[in-house]
Amino acid sequence: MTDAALPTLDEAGVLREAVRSQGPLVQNITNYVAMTLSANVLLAAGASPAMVHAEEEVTDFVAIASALVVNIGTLSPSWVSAMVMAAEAAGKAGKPWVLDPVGCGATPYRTETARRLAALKPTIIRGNASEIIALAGASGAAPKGVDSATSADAAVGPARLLSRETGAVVAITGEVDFVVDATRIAAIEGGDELMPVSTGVGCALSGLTAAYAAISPDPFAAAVAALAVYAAAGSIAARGAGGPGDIPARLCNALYRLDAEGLRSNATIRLA
Ligand SMILES: Nc1ncnc2c1ncn2[C@@H]1O[C@H](COP(=O)(O)OP(=O)(O)OP(=O)(O)O)[C@@H](O)[C@H]1O
Ligand SMILES: Cc1ncsc1CCO
Ligand SMILES: [Mg+2]
Repeated sequence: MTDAALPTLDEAGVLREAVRSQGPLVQNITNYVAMTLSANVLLAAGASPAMVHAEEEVTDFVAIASALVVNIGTLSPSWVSAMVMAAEAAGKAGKPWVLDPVGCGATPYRTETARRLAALKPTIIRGNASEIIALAGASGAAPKGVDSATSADAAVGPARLLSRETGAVVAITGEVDFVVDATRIAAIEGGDELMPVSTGVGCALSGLTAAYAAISPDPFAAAVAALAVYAAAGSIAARGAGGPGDIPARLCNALYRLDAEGLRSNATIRLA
């Protein structure tokens, strides 16, 4: 396979502009920790976020949203019920939705909930390496709570199995990110080691990925573009940061200001 099978950084830049010009409405069922950063990341990228998780309204909201993200970070029974309702509604309406299986593998409740949601055929699954390995049912390092205990390349084989089983594009993040479907594996480089030291940065990326899926009919291209844009913005954000506490604000600033040149010089997309 050649690099031609992969979207380029310039194509990612076209999708970034499309998110800005179309401003998709993204419904977020996400955790208490990451809500504000997720909303700010979506706004900085040009999308409109709404945090909507009551069982009484999730289905109605799916009808007006362009995409949905389901993140199990702070799950409890009424939330899980709302997640299932929203995922089913998105499936029926043919709207793209992203599953973030936070902490899958850490407890049976998380693993069972993530598997139940994965069976509802998300368009894209985005998680760290330990979460993807556990969701695929492969053996490997269980997460340390919600943090990964292994590197992303260890999850590429399990991600491929998961993609075949669910039909989803699977994105694994870490020092190097990977996006996997039935036939392709893209590696995305960029970002910074300060990013995993700031909570919710991955969760917010799952929301951003839903915005890209809203404006692109190709979920593989959408996931690669979202991760590449985030890798570039993360790398720019870390430059001059005093430490992890500066990352959320600087990441939003970098996403807001990112142009084609900034994208080209701060991220790479290659075949893996
Ligand atoms: N060592 C690293 N170097 C560069 N970028 C990194 C590194 N670790 C993570 N990232 C980037 O940080 C972002 C979040 O990825 P990460 O794997 O930490 O998500 P996560 O574990 O789901 O985070 P959270 O659950 O706290 O939201 C991704 O864009 C990823 O590329
Ligand atoms: C720290 C934390 N705990 C549950 S969700 C969350 C946000 C990062 O995944
Ligand atoms: Mg996470």
